[in-house]
Formats: sequence, structure tokens, C-alpha cells
Amino acid sequence: MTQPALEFTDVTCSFVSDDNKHYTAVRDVNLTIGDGEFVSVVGPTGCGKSTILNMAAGLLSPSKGTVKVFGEELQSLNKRAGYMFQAEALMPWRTAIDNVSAGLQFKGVAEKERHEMAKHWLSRVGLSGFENRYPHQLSGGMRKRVALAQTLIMDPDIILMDEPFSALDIQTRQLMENEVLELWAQKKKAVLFITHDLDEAISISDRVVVFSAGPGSHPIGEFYIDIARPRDVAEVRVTPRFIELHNAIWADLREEVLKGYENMRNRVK
Ligand SMILES: Nc1ncnc2c1ncn2[C@@H]1O[C@H](COP(=O)(O)OP(=O)(O)OP(=O)(O)O)[C@@H](O)[C@H]1O
Repeated sequence: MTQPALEFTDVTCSFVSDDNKHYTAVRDVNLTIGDGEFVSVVGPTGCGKSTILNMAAGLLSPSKGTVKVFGEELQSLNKRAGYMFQAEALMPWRTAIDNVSAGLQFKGVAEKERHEMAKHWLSRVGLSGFENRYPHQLSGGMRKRVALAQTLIMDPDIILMDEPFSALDIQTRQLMENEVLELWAQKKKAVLFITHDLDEAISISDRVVVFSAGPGSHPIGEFYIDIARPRDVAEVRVTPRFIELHNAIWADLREEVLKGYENMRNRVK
């Protein structure tokens, strides 16, 4: 049997603030992402979604419990994962091709080879001809495509995405989501996708996991998205099954969203 790509077992993560107060963001989280599975995590704002992703990346250690990557406990950076975050991650002083090939450069791949690979990846994300543009000469959507190529060129076994398209307009966002699905279908890597957007989560995923409001956030529901693939993220949104799933997930999520706002208000009082 193949090992799960990611396995959180009884994971708790607490932070200590400057005034020495403890805040437990997530508590007793059990979550498994199968090899090749596309899983989205949704939950109220501040519930700990990025905390989960940062632990999967090895950027943050659990205060309790374990995170395993293909069966091995994660002790430092997750070398089998590639990340794509909400914020712009491109180096402004490097052209698109040099941004995409940066990871290969750090690995010591010769310039000619890494540029060939980067050119290929730029073409796969629809950016042939833009190799020598700097980030400021590209639109927001194009910069996201460069960031996607930058992640995928490293051929990670696990892709971690934290609201990668939230800054984009809806049309560009849907184009990017379709592109991610197409690229994912070719290689079937495990994806952990964090989003605020339930429509996005349902249209793109195999499974949607709902987290409770913090503190001590944890999964309170999971939904298998039994909508046939290949999918067009815009088209599936109007199908009856999509609407059914949306209603079922929202029934779980709605109360947590309200609790999340309430808890946040109380924390700043
Ligand atoms: N380094 C830190 N120090 C102290 N508290 C932190 C730290 N990082 C996160 N937190 C707190 O932990 C909780 C979870 O944060 P996290 O960023 O994981 O939530 P999120 O669900 O990703 O939020 P959003 O949906 O708003 O992006 C929040 O209440 C946040 O204030």
C-alpha cells in the first residue's frame, strides 16, 4: 500500500505572543492527504489554515503530534513539497525565465539546461514569448503563472497552495484554476489547497475538509467531491450536484464562520 503523501496525527500548534500569552491555533488535528489526491481546506478566517500548510511545509513545527511525509516524520523543511503562497513570490530583479529556473539554479543545474526547462514550463503555463519580461512588466495573472511554473518545474511530489489566486479577478482566477487542474491531471501529485472560497474548493478538489473556528481549530467535516473529471471550474458550478455539495458544506461552515468573527472580536477587546 502506498503511504499517504501527508499525515497529521493529533497535531496541536500553539503560539506565544510578545506579552507571553499562549494561543492554540489548531488542536488535535488528524488529516491525511493521499498520494495524488487534491484536498482543499476551508474554514473561517484565522482558524489556522495557513498554520496547517506551514507545518506541512516544515516551516513550523507542531507543539504536539506528528506530521509525516510519505511515512517519514517531518523534522525540517519538506523537501518533497513545492509551495505557492498568496503573496507575490517572484524576485523583481529577475526575468520570468530566471525566476522560473531559480530553484534549479540553487540545485546546481547548468544554465543552458535550466533555461530550456524554464522555457518549456513558461510555455506550459501559456507564457511563451514572455521569458525576458521582469515581474513588473507582467499582469497579476501572468505573475501567478510564472509562480506556478516556478513551483512545478521542481517536480514536487506534494504541492502546497495557500490561496494562490485570491488576488486575481474572477475570470483570470478560473483560467488559472483550470490550468492547475490540467497540469495536476497529467502528473497527479498530492495537493493541499487552502482557500476562503468554497466554490473554488468544490470545483477543484477531490475532497474538501472543513475546519472549525479557532482557538483549537480542527476538522469538523469532510466531503468527497464526486463530480466527474476533467472539470471546467466555471461549468461545474451550475450543476445540481455542485449546488447540493455547496449547500451541505455551507451548512457546516456557516456557523463556524460566525463563531470565527465573534471569537476574533473578543480577542481584540
Ligand atoms: N506567529 C504567530 N504568532 C502568534 N499567533 C499566530 C502566529 N501565526 C498565526 N497566529 C494566530 O493563529 C491563528 C491561525 O492563523 P492562520 O494564519 O493559520 O489562520 P488562517 O485560517 O490561515 O487565516 P486567514 O483565513 O485569515 O488567512 C490566528 O488567530 C493567528 O492570529
